[in-house]
Formats: sequence, structure tokens, C-alpha cells
Amino acid sequence: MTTTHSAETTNARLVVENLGKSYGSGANAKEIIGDLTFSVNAGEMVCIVGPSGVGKTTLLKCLAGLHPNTKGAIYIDGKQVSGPPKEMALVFQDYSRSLMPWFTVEKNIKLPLRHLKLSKAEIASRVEEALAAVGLSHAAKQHPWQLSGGMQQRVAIARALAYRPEILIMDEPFASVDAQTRFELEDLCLKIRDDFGMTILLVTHDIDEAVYLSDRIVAIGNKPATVLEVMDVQLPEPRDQITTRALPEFSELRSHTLELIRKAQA
Ligand SMILES: Nc1ncnc2c1ncn2[C@@H]1O[C@H](COP(=O)(O)OP(=O)(O)OP(=O)(O)O)[C@@H](O)[C@H]1O
Repeated sequence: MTTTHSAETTNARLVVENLGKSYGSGANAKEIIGDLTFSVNAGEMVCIVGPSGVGKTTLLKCLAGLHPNTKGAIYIDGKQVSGPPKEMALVFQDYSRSLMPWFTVEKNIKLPLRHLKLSKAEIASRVEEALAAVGLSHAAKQHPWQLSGGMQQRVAIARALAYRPEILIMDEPFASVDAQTRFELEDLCLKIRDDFGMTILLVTHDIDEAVYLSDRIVAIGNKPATVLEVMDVQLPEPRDQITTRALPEFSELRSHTLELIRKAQA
């Protein structure tokens, strides 16, 4: 059954309402997500943070339709979703497993587009635009194994962009790259949000990263998982890796978030 949500009349692009998820059934059922309610507005960057094992990846898998939720509902633009939403693209931590090593960068980006019934010219233009957006126009004919880790993750981001999703879901996307590359990729995400008006939901372990990137942070904790707090991040725009991180408001938010998560682990 498809139902609608009042978000139809608000700015919320994604609404997660009383979501619950258990693995297994009957006596073997294990409740991982108890009750999560939050929303992500159009063009907003929201980061999910929480202790290891709390169910962050499980939440993203429910949103992406890879696992059915056992309670509650997910709405995109006010319409309840069941199954993989066509409006979403995903970027995972492990770029080495998500890219096809035997295909060129260009071919990797084209892959998900084959379901969209686009003309050859449209595909070529989307690939070109996505590669330019991530600064990899020069690497179109190379293979993933010829690129650094950071470049490979840029290819994964370009592939998601070329699909032109309304919502980009990212699970620890920068966890496997060095610190400098991580900063560059964080700034790339902010640029994508601004240039494409993209709505982005990102899971991260790194509280500093969440504070730096977010318009809002959703902290989750407890077993089964619940929302601990949703925090507005009103740091000045544009963000800058040096000056933003040096602001007293940045430190305050970081300490507050860390404390929340520490308490939820105790
Ligand atoms: N397919 C599955 N079947 C059964 N249990 C699962 C499955 N996937 C995850 N779990 C369990 O659900 C819990 C939450 O796992 P999940 O990976 O969602 O947490 P997480 O917050 O993303 O963890 P981390 O921060 O360490 O990546 C863990 O106890 C995990 O063992």
C-alpha cells in the first residue's frame, strides 16, 4: 500500500518515521533499530553519527531498500517507499569493491545509466559532467587500478552523480583514504551539495567530519537504536578546513556530540 506523508507540504525530501529493524524472526529475532524518526530537507547535508555497532549501516540499508524495515515508514517527497528508491544513489566506503577493475573509469560511470533508457549523447554528456565535477576529466580512459584510493572514490562519487539522484546516501565514504584526501573529498561533497542542490545523507564515525560537513547532525545511540538528538549546525558558509575547524562553535558542537555518544555507550 502506498500512503502519503505531510512532508508533501514541507521542505522534507526524506522522512524516516518510527523506523524499526530486527534481524531474524521469532525467538531468534534481534532488534537493532528500535525507533528512529528524523528528516532530511531538500538540498541539505545531514550526517548520522553513533557508536560502533549501533545500526548506522543497517539504517542506510533500510533506506536503500536493501533490507526491509520491520516497523515504521520511509517517505521520499511525501510518498512512502518500499524497495530500492529510484531517486537514490549510494556511495560506500569500499570503492575497490564497488568499481569494476576491468572497465575504464568512463565505463564504470556509465554502468548504472543503462537502466535509464537514455540516448548515447545524453549518457556521454552526463559522464563528462560528472567527471568534471569530481576533477577527473583526464582519467576517463584509465582503469580504477591505475588510480589512487582518493581518485577511485571520486569515480564512485561521479558514478552516483551521473545517475542524477535526488538523494545521495554515503556510508563512511572517506574512511579508507588518507587524512589530506579525506579533507579534499569532504570539500567535494559540500561543492556537490551546492552546485547540484543535492540532498545528502552521510554516515560517519568521525565526529569532526560530521560537524564540518553537516547542516544538521542526527546522533543515534542505545540498543536498540533511537535518536539521541538532532543538532542544527549553524557554522558560517562556505566551510573551510582550517578556519571552520578553529571556531569555538566547532569545538562546542564536537564536545557536545562526543559526550552524547559516550553517554549512549555507557
Ligand atoms: N545481516 C545481518 N544479520 C544479522 N545481524 C546483522 C546483520 N547486519 C548487521 N547485523 C548486526 O546489527 C548490528 C548493527 O550493525 P551495523 O553494521 O548496522 O552497525 P554500525 O553502526 O554501522 O557499525 P559500525 O559503526 O561498526 O560500522 C550489529 O550487531 C551487527 O552484528
